[in-house]
Amino acid sequence: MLLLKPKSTQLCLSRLIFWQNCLRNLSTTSSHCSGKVHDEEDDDKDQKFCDTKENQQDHLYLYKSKGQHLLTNTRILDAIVRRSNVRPTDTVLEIGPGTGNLTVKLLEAAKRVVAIEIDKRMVDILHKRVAEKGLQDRLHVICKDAMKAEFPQFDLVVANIPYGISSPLVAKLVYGRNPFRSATLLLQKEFARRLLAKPGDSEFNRLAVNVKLVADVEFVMDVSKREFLPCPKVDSSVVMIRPKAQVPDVNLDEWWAFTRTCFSKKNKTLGATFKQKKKVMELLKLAKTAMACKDYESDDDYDGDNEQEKTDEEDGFASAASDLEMTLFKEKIVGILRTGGFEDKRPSKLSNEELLHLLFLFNQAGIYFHDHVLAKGSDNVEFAAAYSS
Ligand SMILES: C[S@@+](CC[C@H](N)C(=O)[O-])C[C@H]1O[C@@H](n2cnc3c(N)ncnc32)[C@H](O)[C@@H]1O
Repeated sequence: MLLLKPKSTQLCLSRLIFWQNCLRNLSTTSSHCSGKVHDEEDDDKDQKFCDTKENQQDHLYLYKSKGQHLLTNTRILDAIVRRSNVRPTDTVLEIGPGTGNLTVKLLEAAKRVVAIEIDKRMVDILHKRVAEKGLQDRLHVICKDAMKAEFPQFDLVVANIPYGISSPLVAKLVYGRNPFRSATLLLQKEFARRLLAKPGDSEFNRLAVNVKLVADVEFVMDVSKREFLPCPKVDSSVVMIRPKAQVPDVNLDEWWAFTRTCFSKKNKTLGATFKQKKKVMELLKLAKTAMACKDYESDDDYDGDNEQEKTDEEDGFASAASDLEMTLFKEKIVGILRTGGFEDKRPSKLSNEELLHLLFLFNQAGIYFHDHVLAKGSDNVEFAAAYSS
């Protein structure tokens, strides 16, 4: 395990540099870094150890489960800030500031930094370190899980994020309510490659498709795992995500549910995916629900109290769908795929324009992917759902 002494932040920082140099030296003689960090399964045991007064004062443990790999190379930190194009009038949102290596540099460039950090120990170190530099008036720290925190207004995001929350965090940013200029994120290299992938690339998946709908992603630079303390198992890359000025006019719940279906087996043809009995049954049920919803909406006597009665009725109706009904509905689906030239295509090779066109063809024919009854009840989107596979 890695022990850092945060008695003074200066000492803490010099230790960080010392440790990194040690690790660098070690890594020249062996191909692996030797800095250790707590494994998730060790957390209980380690937490107890941490809880003793002496250890709380003397040591800072870095938890693998919280993605606590600190970026210590000043050249790289400077490059990240420079490439983020921070303006002196900007409010920057930083997720996971840790001990503040990036935060201090952001504070020097921006008007204000709002940092969201889950670990109270890190927050304490961060406050001390920023106060020592006299920059505390421009820093606001929210000690909370970034996935549960409400994001304030911000112009930019610049962050070395915990890799465990990469997917939901990117979704929360690009599908969130806050408009922003760009998000410069340090991500696990494989994850970054997926975000950057294009149709036909082996890494191209639903995540890339969903992000591309609303944002452009640009590669900034690779960062070796040796630049972190402690050294993680994987290399990293910095990418810049820029929300698009013009987003296609599509129902997002419908789009996410559609891409979930298409990419459920990303290397299968769409014909094979959509012909599965379970899928046909599910879509038939949704089509009936959508149809019934429209009928109810156009009915002057519509009464919300009938909602439960209606769904129960439809559930029974869909589950009792006859073989003939299923066959006809399957033919309808296949007909749409054929007409659009999609039956033999694989989703991982289609552009967003092609996918949007296919969704349009389905919807036009009364085939929907998202439950219209559920959609009525839910106030907002489930961000993480946009990325769950
Ligand atoms: C990869 S470290 C980056 C630290 C610092 N920015 C740096 O570059 O040295 C990730 C940081 O995110 C924090 N963190 C982990 N999970 C979090 C979450 N769900 N919400 C907010 N912060 C989180 C960790 O405690 C850690 O300080």
